[in-house]
Amino acid sequence: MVVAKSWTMVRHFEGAPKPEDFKLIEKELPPLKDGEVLLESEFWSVDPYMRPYSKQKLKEGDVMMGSQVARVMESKNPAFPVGGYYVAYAGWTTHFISDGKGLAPLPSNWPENLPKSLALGAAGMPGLTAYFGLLDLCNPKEGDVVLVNAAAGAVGSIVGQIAKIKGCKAVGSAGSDDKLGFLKEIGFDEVFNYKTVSSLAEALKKASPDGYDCYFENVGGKFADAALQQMKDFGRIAVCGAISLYNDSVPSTGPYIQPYILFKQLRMEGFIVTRWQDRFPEGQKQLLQWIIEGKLKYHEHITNGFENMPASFMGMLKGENIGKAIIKV
Ligand SMILES: NC(=O)C1=CN([C@@H]2O[C@H](COP(=O)(O)OP(=O)(O)OC[C@H]3O[C@@H](n4cnc5c(N)ncnc54)[C@H](OP(=O)(O)O)[C@@H]3O)[C@@H](O)[C@H]2O)C=CC1
Ligand SMILES: CCCCCCC/C=C/C=O
Repeated sequence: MVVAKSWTMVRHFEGAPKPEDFKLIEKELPPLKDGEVLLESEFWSVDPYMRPYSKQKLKEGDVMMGSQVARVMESKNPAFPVGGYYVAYAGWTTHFISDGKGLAPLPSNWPENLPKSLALGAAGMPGLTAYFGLLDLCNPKEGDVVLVNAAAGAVGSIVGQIAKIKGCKAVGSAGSDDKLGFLKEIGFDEVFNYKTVSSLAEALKKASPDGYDCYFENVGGKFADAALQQMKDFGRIAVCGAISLYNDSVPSTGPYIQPYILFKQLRMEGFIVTRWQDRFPEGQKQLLQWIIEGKLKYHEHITNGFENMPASFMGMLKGENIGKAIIKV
């Protein structure tokens, strides 16, 4: 008999998520039927999308949404042998039963020396977000200047490094001086702390006096207002996220952006990474290859213990993580 522990969302978040919004429950899992497998989660991911998507997709009392790397403990499905590792979207739960649908195996050439948690980070959804969002929507050319915010996070840190691999100049902003140190270590050319600069406009100008060809947008709000004004003509903007706005109960308003888009002839496109689902194997292969070759560095912000999952989620939204926020069993 296996008892699954799960974190539920007690009530929809108002503003920043709070400890009392989460509740730990336990449930005995039934015996397996033919075609089913029992999995045990070893690593979980906390991601910003959980904040806006919880509103759209969850009811109060539901198990929090999310992905994990899980190992098959028991199998009544020959396609999923005991001991196999899979990425699943089973939510914040320690154990679960699956009929195999939606279980994604780690690539067969996964190197022994790489943590399996990378399948939730640099070689998983966030890495693929950086890869396809930057290459397909920003279309960076050698010599271009690429700007990314939340640059020390799971997506941003990969965006800057891919920009460098493609021969661009990478400019990143982040919210602490430790994060700036990390960005320099992984090869960013220019970095600044958006919380301590006296003017975003001046910081952006200093980092690239001639402006920006590509802008990978993770943050939105005031940062975007400043960055749009410094795009070069025919600049490309990939709108990946808007984390500075996710906790707003009333939509914020800012300067109207149409004149910048018009007179600079910018192209701005929002995206959800799943649009490239069919190309995930190609992207994952390339990301893994760059990691193995040492061209793509990764950093994980590991929180130990499933019981600390809400704290890790709230901490990530406040900027406590460098690199990918991961929870380890
Ligand atoms: N479109 C898509 O398919 C996907 C979109 N995303 C989006 O990409 C972005 C980055 O995600 P991910 O890399 O996983 O997360 P991160 O690892 O970057 O963690 C979130 C970071 O956001 C920063 N942040 C939080 N609040 C603010 C704020 N008010 N202003 C500026 N920065 C803030 C913090 O860094 P700091 O210390 O620098 O403030 C924090 O560390 C998010 O907007 C997310 O929604 C992610 C995956 C897929
Ligand atoms: C249930 C998996 C969702 C993965 C796609 C995440 C899209 C993120 C959007 C903004 O953060």
